[in-house]
Amino acid sequence: MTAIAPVLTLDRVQVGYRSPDGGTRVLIEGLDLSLHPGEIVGLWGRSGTGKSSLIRHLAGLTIPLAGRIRYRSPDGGLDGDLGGFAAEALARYRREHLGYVDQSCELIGELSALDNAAIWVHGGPVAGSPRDALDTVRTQLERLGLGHRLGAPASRLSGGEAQRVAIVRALAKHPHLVVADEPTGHLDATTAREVIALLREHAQAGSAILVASHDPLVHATVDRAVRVGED
Ligand SMILES: Nc1ncnc2c1ncn2[C@@H]1O[C@H](COP(=O)(O)OP(=O)(O)OP(=O)(O)O)[C@@H](O)[C@H]1O
Repeated sequence: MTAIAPVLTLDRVQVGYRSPDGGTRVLIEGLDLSLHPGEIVGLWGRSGTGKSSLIRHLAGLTIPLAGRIRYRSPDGGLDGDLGGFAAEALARYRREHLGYVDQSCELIGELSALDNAAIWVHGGPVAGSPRDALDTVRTQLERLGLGHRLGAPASRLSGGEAQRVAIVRALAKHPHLVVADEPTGHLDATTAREVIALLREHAQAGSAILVASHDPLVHATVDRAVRVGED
């Protein structure tokens, strides 16, 4: 039997940042990790240990102080170290391969909740017909309790409403890789369970998913967890 290749491989990744005075601050030392299609991996650690910083490295927004982050799409069409990707490959990684949910859930304030969630359907790579993709986005928003807010401008959404839109947006392109930073942080338990169920469905469809979270509901559902920092 052939083992399934990882989508993402971290090799001695040193998470941290460079300060304006030229110094460096290391948050996570030498992290090794592999993420495979079909699994949900938790990222645990106390507040301030560097989970969001790591997630930003994985999203290609910043590069680690040391080590390698290799992405390989299941079909091999995109393969390489994030730090070595040229602009075109990095843009493709973010646009076509990655579903990213950040803590701030930035939306386009002038657009409706539905148009924000469907932004990739309007302008990006969606398998199948755009109409079916839009129906799926609408159904997922309804499922997460936003049926009455589809037409509301994003600027008028609450934090929890915006978070749900950002989650649907990240999943709408059926990405090979999902990295989510506290995706249930603003949600009540019932809605959080729906979000977790949605993530599980995407994993079952073949996505590899990494979730940084302090939420016990998320902790109870992952396939395995990686802990960073001290207990
Ligand atoms: N570019 C930067 N400049 C200055 N400080 C930074 C920078 N990036 C991260 N930090 C600091 O590094 C620490 C780790 O931040 P990070 O957001 O990664 O932690 P976290 O584990 O995600 O925390 P939480 O669980 O509270 O979200 C924090 O003290 C943060 O202020």
